Amino acid sequence: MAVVAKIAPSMLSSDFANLASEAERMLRFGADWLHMDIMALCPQPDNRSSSHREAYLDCHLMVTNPLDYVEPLAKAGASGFTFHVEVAKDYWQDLVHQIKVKGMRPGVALKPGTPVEEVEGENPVEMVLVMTVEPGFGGQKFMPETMDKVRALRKKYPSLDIEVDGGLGPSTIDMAASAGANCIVAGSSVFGAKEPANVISILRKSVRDAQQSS
Ligand SMILES: O=C(CO)[C@@H](O)[C@H](O)COP(=O)(O)O
Ligand SMILES: [Fe+2]
Repeated sequence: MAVVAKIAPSMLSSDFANLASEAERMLRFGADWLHMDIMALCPQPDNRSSSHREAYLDCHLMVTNPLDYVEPLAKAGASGFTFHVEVAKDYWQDLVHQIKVKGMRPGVALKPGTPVEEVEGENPVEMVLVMTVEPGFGGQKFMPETMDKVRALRKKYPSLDIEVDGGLGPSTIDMAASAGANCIVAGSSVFGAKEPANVISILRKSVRDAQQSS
C-alpha cells in the first residue's frame, strides 16, 4: 500500500503573535500536520488551545542537544519528534528508542550534505526527513540535488514516511513527489499565498498523482 500524503505547513512562517489562530487556520485549510521548527523555544503543555489539541504536531528539532527535549516535548503533546542525525551520531539509535518510549513517532533528519547511510540501523525510525535546504530559516531555495537521497530511500523502504522540508511549493513539488516524498513541509509557499488552501491541495494532488503513476 502506498504511503499517505501528509501536508505540513511550517509554523515558522506563521504570525507568531497569533500562533493558535494560525494553527487553526491551517487545519481548516486542509493541513494534515503542523510542522513545528524547534530551535530554542519549547512549547509548554498549557500553550495548546483546546481546538487544536488533536492536531498532529510534527516537531523538527534543530538543536544540538535533542535528548534534552524528549521529556518536555512529550509533555507538551508532540506527535512526531525528528532530530538531526548529525548532532547525535553516537547515540541516535538510543534516542530513537527513548522517543518511542515516550509515545512519539521518531524521525531522523539529514542535512543536504549528509548521506542516507547515516540513518541505517537496527532500531528503525518511522520517518526520514530529507532537508531540501540547509536548516535554519524559511524562504530558501529548494535544492534539487537532494532528490537522489529521496529516490534511494523510497527504493529501499517502500512504506517509510519520507518528508522533505525547504523551498517546497507548487513549482517544486513535482520533483519531490516523483522522487517518492510523501510528507511535504511548506512554509512560505503556504503562508505567503492568497489562498493557502489551494496550495495545500496542489501539494497533496502532486503526491497522489506521482504515487499513482509509479
Ligand atoms: O526547517 C525549516 C528551515 O530550516 C523549515 O521547516 C522552514 O520553515 C521551511 O520553510 P520554507 O522553505 O517552506 O519557506
Ligand atoms: Fe523544518
